[in-house]
This record gives sequence, structure tokens and C-alpha cells, in this order.
Amino acid sequence: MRGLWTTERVKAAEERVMARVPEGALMRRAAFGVATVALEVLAGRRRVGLLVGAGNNGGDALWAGYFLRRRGVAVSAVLLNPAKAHAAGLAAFRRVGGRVVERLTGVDLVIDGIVGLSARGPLRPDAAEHVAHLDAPVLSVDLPSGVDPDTGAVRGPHVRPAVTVTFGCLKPVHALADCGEVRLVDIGLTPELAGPDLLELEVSDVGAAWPVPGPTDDKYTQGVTGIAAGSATYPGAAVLATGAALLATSGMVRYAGAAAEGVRARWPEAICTGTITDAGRVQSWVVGPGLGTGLGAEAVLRSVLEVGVPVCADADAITMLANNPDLWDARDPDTPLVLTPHDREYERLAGEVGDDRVAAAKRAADKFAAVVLLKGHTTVIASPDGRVLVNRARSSWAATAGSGDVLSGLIGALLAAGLDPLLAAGCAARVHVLAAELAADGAPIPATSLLAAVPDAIRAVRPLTA
Ligand SMILES: NC(=O)C1=CN([C@@H]2O[C@H](COP(=O)(O)OP(=O)(O)OC[C@H]3O[C@@H](n4cnc5c(N)ncnc54)[C@H](O)[C@@H]3O)[C@@H](O)[C@H]2O)[C@@H](O)CC1
Ligand SMILES: [K+]
Repeated sequence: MRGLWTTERVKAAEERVMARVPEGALMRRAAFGVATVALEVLAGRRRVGLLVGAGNNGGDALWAGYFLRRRGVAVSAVLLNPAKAHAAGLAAFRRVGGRVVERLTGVDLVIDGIVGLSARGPLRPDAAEHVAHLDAPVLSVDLPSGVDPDTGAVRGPHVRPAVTVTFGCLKPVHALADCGEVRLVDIGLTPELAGPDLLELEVSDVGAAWPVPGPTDDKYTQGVTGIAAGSATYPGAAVLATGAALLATSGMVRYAGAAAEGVRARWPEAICTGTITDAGRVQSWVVGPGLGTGLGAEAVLRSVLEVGVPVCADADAITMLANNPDLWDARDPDTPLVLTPHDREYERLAGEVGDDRVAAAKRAADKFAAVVLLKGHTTVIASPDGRVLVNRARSSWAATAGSGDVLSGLIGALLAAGLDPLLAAGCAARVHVLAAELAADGAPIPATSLLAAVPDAIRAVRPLTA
């Protein structure tokens, strides 16, 4: 797992490191890392431009310019606030023949040292003007200027880098916004950092957690997933969610609802019944996709919540919980619940999402004592125990009708297999976007194709030796 730390924590850790190293040492180490990556990106080309702001982020850029000059690179710099440019960095830059210019022209790479960890809000007009006219790839120092370091929110003009070089540890922006390729330079911060604020699952974590049958397993020991989804009007949601649960693990899947006939026709291996009471024992329920929000659907949701097994509540189940808070009474608060809202469903449940998606997910997790998976290009998953996972997709091919039904089926199967609910949601989200990428391969896909790629996605995350 990769950790990400908020700016407040990073700054406190930096202060502790700075107290025991010579003045300027940390900045030079950071800047040397920037220069090293810049040389790699330049791949033999030799003209670099710096955009230098008023803070230490600009200082990093000037020192990087100094190191690049010493390697024979032609470096010019625009000082956005000449009076406040980092004095030692500027002096060093000038000493080795760095040029201060009014505008960057004819460069092969731009280093964005406009603002870093201390800035909030979009680029100011003068910086935005320079950025708008760039025609070379950009390397951002620490983070793309104009993007919020803690929330990744973009509220106006900002930098879109090809690569971001950050220092000491990853910050939330690196998982929540587009930073291009992210490179981490060690500046000795690790010993000063306690547990991270956010976590990102790596492929190996997902592979290690994914349930695999052992020699003593049978169809029951791997978990039976119940699917309470679909309706006469929307049988498709039931077919997709049931299929996802079937493909996720080797456990059994029971379907209960009005779409039994359609589900049976597509998935003969699923045990299909008309009602929850006839469904038999399960180790988890998925409830909501295509279920409708009428009185019958409410009764289904209430029965599922009363069973006392982990539940993944999606789509119409979320709307019903939002519209009729009495339904919460059916739930035993100790039984794991995973809610999977998109922004509009979140709004119905817990008010506006706002710019800070991590805070929003945490708020709802707290309020409902549930794992909340807030869907988006970056999926944020918050647990009521305070842990937060983020999962950034590399593409948006999963944003298609029916895709959410597949996700809830995957989560349900992992819950039935006994995974920790946060991990179940995180692993499912990761395999889901990977399946979308594999299926799409550069062209739009329907959810059935995403579903069909789930086995390939699982193969791709599983360790080769297992
Ligand atoms: N503190 C440390 O130990 C280290 C800091 N480093 C660098 O220092 C950076 C943080 O430096 P600072 O705290 O000086 O802050 P920044 O470099 O983020 O800049 C803050 C300055 O930008 C101005 N500003 C704020 N919002 C703005 C906006 N939207 N548009 C334009 N200007 C804006 C403010 O007036 C302030 O002067 C890090 O991101 C990193 O690049 C590195 O050198 C590593 C070590
Ligand atoms: K920057």
C-alpha cells in the first residue's frame, strides 16, 4: 500500500528534519532530484525554462536550474514576483549563467515552480497567462500549480504536467488529481512521518487479498453472495450484478427478485428465487441496482438489512435510505454496510459533496457507520474507523451505464468471502477499473464487455506464483 500525507502533516515533518540539517540542504536535495528527472525527460535536448513563483517552490525550481546549468543545459527563468523570488536560489542560478527573461520561448521543457504546498486556489492571472502559452511539456515541482494540494480540486487555470517530482512522501493531490507521471525524491522525511492520512492499494495488495480457493474449500466455504437487484422493468442490473459476483470468486451466488427468469437464462449456475425469504443462507447481500424505490423494494431492503450479514447497498437502495430514514432502523449497526453512491446519490444521502471528496466520504462514513465508496474518476473509500483508500483510474471507460451494477456485484462477492469491508470495496474498485481498461483498449465499451473482462483483470492483479 502506498501512503499519502496531508500538507499539514508534511510541513510539520519537514520542520523537524530542517531543525537538524544545515540551512538550505533540504531544498538543494529536492532540487537535485528535480534536475535529475528533468535530464531524463530532456533525453539529450538542452533548453529548459523555469516558471518561478514567490515561495520555496520557486526556490526549488531555481536550484534545479542551477544544477541543470552545471550540466551544460541552457536555462532561462521567468520570475513571477521578482522582489520575492528565493534569494539564495536566484543568486546561485545567476552565478552559473542562468538567464532571467520576460517570457519563455523555444524551450524543450518547462519546470513549474509557480506554487507548491502552501498555495490554494487557481493560478493568478499573470501565471495563468504564461502557462496558457506554453508549447513544451511541463515538469511540476511538488505538484501542479493551481491544483489544491489536499483535495486535488481544480477551480480555474492550472498546470497540466507530463511529470510531477515530489519530495519526501506523496500528498493527496498525487492520487486525487492529474499530475502526469509522479516521481518521488527521498529527502529524509520518512522517519518523521507517522501513519498516512490516505492509502492507495497497489496491484500486489489487491492480488494478495483476492480470495482463491484452497484444497479444502467447497462452494459454501468461499462465501455465498445474495443479489437482491433488478425488477421486471430493469432486469439488466440483476444480470450484471449476479454475473460480477459469479466471476469474482468461486463461491455460490443466490439471486432473489423479479428478474429471476432473465438471470437464470444468462447465468444457469446462479440459484434463482423470487423472494429473499426463499433465497436460503448467504454471507452477504448486494441490494439496490435496478430494484426500484416503491413499497415492494423498500420491503426487500428492510429484509436484507435485518439478516445480519454484510450488505453492499447501491443505487435505488441508497435513494430509499435517503428518502426514508426509518429504513436505517432495520440495520444492526455492527453489521458491515458498504454504500456506493455517485455524487447525486451522495447528495440525497448526506448533502453536497463539495470540493473535498475525501472529507465528504469521511463525513458520510461517520454519519452512517458504514464504508462509503464515493464513485468518480478517483474513487474515494472511507471507513468509519478513519481509514481512507483512494483509487485513481487511468481512463474513464468505466463511466458507462450498468458499470455500477458490476461494481456492486464484485463488492458483494468479496464481502461474502470475508474480506474487511474497506478492503473489499478497494479491491473491487481496482479490479473494476482495470477490467474497463482491458475491455476498452482504446474504444468505448458497454458494461457487458467490462463484466466479461473481470477474469482477465483478476489474473492481472494476482501474483504469478500464487
Ligand atoms: N519546507 C521544506 O522543508 C521544503 C519545501 N520545499 C518546497 O517548498 C514548497 C512550499 O513552499 P512555500 O511554503 O514557500 O509555499 P509555495 O511555494 O507553495 O508558495 C507560497 C507563495 O505563493 C503565493 N501564492 C499563494 N497562492 C497562490 C496562487 N494561487 N497563485 C500564485 N501565488 C500564490 C503566496 O503569496 C506565497 O508567497 C513545497 O511545495 C516544495 O516545493 C522543498 O524545497 C523541500 C523542502
Ligand atoms: K508547482
